[in-house]
Amino acid sequence: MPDTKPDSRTAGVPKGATALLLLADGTAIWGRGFGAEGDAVGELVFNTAMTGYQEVMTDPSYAGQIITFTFPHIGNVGANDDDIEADDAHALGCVVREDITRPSNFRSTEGFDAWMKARGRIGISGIDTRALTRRIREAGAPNAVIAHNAAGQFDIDALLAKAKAWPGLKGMDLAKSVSGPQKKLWDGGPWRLGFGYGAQGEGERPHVVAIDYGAKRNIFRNLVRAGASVTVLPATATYADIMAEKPDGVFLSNGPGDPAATGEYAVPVIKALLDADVPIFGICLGHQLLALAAGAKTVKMHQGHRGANHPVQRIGDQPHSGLVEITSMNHGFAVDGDTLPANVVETHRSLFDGSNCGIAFTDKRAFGVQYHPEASPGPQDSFYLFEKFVGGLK
Ligand SMILES: NC(=O)CC[C@H](N)C(=O)O
Repeated sequence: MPDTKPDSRTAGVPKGATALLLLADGTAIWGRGFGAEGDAVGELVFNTAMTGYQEVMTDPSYAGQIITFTFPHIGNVGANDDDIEADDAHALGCVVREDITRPSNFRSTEGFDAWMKARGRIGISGIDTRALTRRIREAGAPNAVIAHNAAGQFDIDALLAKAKAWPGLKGMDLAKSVSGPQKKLWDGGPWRLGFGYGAQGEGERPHVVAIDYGAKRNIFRNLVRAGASVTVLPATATYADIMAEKPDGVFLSNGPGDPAATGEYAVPVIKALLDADVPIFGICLGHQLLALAAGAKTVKMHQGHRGANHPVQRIGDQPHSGLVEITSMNHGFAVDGDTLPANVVETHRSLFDGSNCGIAFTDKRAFGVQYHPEASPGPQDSFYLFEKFVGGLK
């Protein structure tokens, strides 16, 4: 008797499909694979930035996430060794509308397909990213598996089990896993066309100790541009480790995962720094950790904010209050502004949904913003925050 049982690995796979995006509720979205083959499980989010896909893929804050780019032409300017925010890619994969075309850009040294493959990241193209984004906006960011197999073979049951079993980002500490393992003296300022990355800067400079919870490099470059020298310490650095560096100020970086989980080891250290009246500046995860150290709470957002044109308003009693900054954002958790203690004020608010975007202590030299003033990708309206921090040291 011939075996009439269909091959379970190809059954139900549409002709020509070499990649699958499988949501934890069982929704299967088929497309064409690029980058690495294999599968990965994480939270499916969307990013609305029109440029900077390489910076987005290498932003360590995207660990544990699969990114749907709403901009349809991803990969069209290729890849290079300069436009990266960390040595490796950290997003698990990406979902795009159009197939990857041959790069058209004088700065490109490699195609995006090959770049993704070399970093073990999975891509799926040919997806109706508008419909997918609407779905995420309405139902929230789902857990999902992204899978790529050039032969079109997928064990859908096993992949679905994987998507369902993934616990989700809530309660997950990822900062430790992406943080650099040891102390590093940071070297280099922002990039300029024709010059590349700037020099460290000379002379007596305020010394910023930056805690790396999964930092984007452009933050350190902007601290240098604002006049600081920067020493980077790992996420698990103790109060004693930090003070041994004799900081003039401490910077708390962005990073992946749930701030409440990372706060278990980070918050006691930040509390001690606040008690010692060390000046502090926090960005994104760093902002959330600073708020937790103040006694406030963080919440998981419905679908999060990720893009390069998010309007944020300066509020309260401060210079240029009422002014709107166009900002770069990447966060899925937020500080609950209603839980701030009496000595901490809200300084910035999202004009999209009113969520908290900045805090400042009234009795200490400590402040933080939820968005990314270093941009990369994105607008540079908010560079003044680096000047405010570094200019206030010493
Ligand atoms: N960019 C970040 O630092 C993100 C912070 C945190 N992981 C969040 O999703 O809200």
